[in-house]
Amino acid sequence: MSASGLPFDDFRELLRNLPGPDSAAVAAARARDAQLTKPPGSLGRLEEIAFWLSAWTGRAPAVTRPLVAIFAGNHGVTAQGVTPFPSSVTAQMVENFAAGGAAINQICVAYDLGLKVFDLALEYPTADITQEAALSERDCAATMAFGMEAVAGGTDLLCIGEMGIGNTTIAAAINLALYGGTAADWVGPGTGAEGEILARKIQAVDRAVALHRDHLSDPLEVLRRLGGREIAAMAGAILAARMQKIPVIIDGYVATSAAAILKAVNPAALDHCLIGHVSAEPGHMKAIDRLGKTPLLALGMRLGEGTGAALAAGIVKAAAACHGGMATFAQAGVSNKA
Ligand SMILES: Cc1cc2ncn([C@H]3O[C@H](COP(=O)(O)O)[C@@H](O)[C@H]3O)c2cc1C
Ligand SMILES: O=C(O)c1cccnc1
Repeated sequence: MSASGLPFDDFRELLRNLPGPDSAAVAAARARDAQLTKPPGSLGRLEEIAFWLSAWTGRAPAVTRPLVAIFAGNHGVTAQGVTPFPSSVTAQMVENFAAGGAAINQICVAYDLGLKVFDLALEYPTADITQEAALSERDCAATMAFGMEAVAGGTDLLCIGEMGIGNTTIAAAINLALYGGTAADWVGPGTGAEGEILARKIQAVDRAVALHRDHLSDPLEVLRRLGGREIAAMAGAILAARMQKIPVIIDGYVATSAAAILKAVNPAALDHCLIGHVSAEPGHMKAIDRLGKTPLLALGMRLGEGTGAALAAGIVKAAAACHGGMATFAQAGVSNKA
């Protein structure tokens, strides 16, 4: 913690001084791309992805240790009846991840991705955001720091995912606080809320943002008042990846809300991130637009767990493989004259 005082100060400082892209590495990748046995530009966005890898790793495009990190947390706002599933499902799904039985496990096997699951004090849900702040500043900062540590084990492509019953309500509240509009603009079904549950969800988001409205001009206050442990940890992990030259793929509606906090502090904070997938959650495309991003995939999924990011990691791996593995015109004896 900084000598000067409040726990958030270190994060404010980090976010003010983010490293930029490596332009020499990008120039080298562009030069190689121009030599590869294909018409210029014919790999479309795959070429841009290869350059993006170079920009944020400072090296030739390569993905050798991709990792999906799932952060799990529980939410006091579930007391408002905002989700069809009980909070106990969060811990049960963490067990399921460990046993290899979840959707994300199968995608990781299919695409050869590492998987780590971090559960964040599941037995201590955050406070109900319709009644008080989700977290204290100290707790929120400690959880961000935990998220930063989580990626220290080494990876060269980090996929950010989450598990936390109630957290689509949290994501909607964060988006309403950051971007305005009405609660109905940002609330969607999540795991399947409809009818009375959906109505309570909209009401809960409205009440939470109204309760905290005098404190929401500071994005880190949005995070601690309206967020959750897995949201804070995802924000920390995305930030740590930037410092450690690790490109990031962000998952669905919930992971995007954690990323949005960082972007609200520093507009360049997500330059090392791709959005893997646009969720079927209705607010997700609007939220992605606010970040100025274009998602790689649109598969109609609305799951979380890092599934959309993990599927996009397959594309990023392929982009790096093309860049690194293709022959040049000279090597293959292919004529590059029209
Ligand atoms: C069995 C099951 C597996 C999941 N895997 C991800 N989620 C997803 O759904 C939850 C958010 O939706 P809501 O806000 O409606 O509760 C999060 O845990 C998210 O990761 C799941 C949800 C369930 C029920
Ligand atoms: O898009 C997501 O992140 C999402 C959607 C529904 C449920 N959980 C997560």
